[in-house]
Amino acid sequence: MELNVSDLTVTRGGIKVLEDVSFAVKAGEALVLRGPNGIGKTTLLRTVAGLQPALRGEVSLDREQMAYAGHADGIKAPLSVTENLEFWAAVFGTGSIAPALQAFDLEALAARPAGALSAGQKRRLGLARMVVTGRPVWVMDEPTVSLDTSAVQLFAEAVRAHLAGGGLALLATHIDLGLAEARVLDVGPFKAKPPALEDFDGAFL
Ligand SMILES: Nc1ncnc2c1ncn2[C@@H]1O[C@H](COP(=O)(O)OP(=O)(O)OP(=O)(O)O)[C@@H](O)[C@H]1O
Repeated sequence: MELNVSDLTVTRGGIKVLEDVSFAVKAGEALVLRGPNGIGKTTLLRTVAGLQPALRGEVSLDREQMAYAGHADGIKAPLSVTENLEFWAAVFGTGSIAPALQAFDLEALAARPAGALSAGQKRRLGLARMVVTGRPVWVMDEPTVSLDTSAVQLFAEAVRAHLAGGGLALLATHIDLGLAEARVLDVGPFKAKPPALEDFDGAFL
């Protein structure tokens, strides 16, 4: 399995933000997208995951193989931690939630309503959802927001286990995950050029 992104041009609010982005991620690999605030990492990830259309270009894999974790945790506040994960296990047709609970150290919180978790605990639950999906391609936008140092390590271990199981991961993050094996792609050079002015003088009128 390989995720191939070819000449992808992505837009936000109808304006091109990144142009002709190409990269490949093989099974067992993680690619970290880097770039300053507002450059278009979220837009690129959403487009790769099929949540918005591309202006141009190709994404090789079927979106059914992908699981996306965005800025929102995607959890249901009145349901317990266990019930949240069981819900997602039912949606994705997967089995036991025990590995996900264990991976993100959620066992002691299993019966707690998700609405009564701290921000970092909610984020751990949101990330545990990725394990439950059973999908091979993880697309993740700033996954470590709100996580403390030990939770970042848990996350890095979960990604490593995912890669070891033949999965792959595409992530945007500003922090060092301690994943030495991850490749880094600076998306800065793909920043879309402003459209050329057809009537230069007119621009001053
Ligand atoms: N709803 C919107 N409508 C129009 N433009 C938007 C909208 N949301 C964001 N943008 C703009 O789109 C561009 C790309 O934003 P995007 O969120 O993809 O960047 P990012 O690299 O993920 O940033 P960050 O590191 O801050 O998360 C930015 O310049 C942003 O101002």
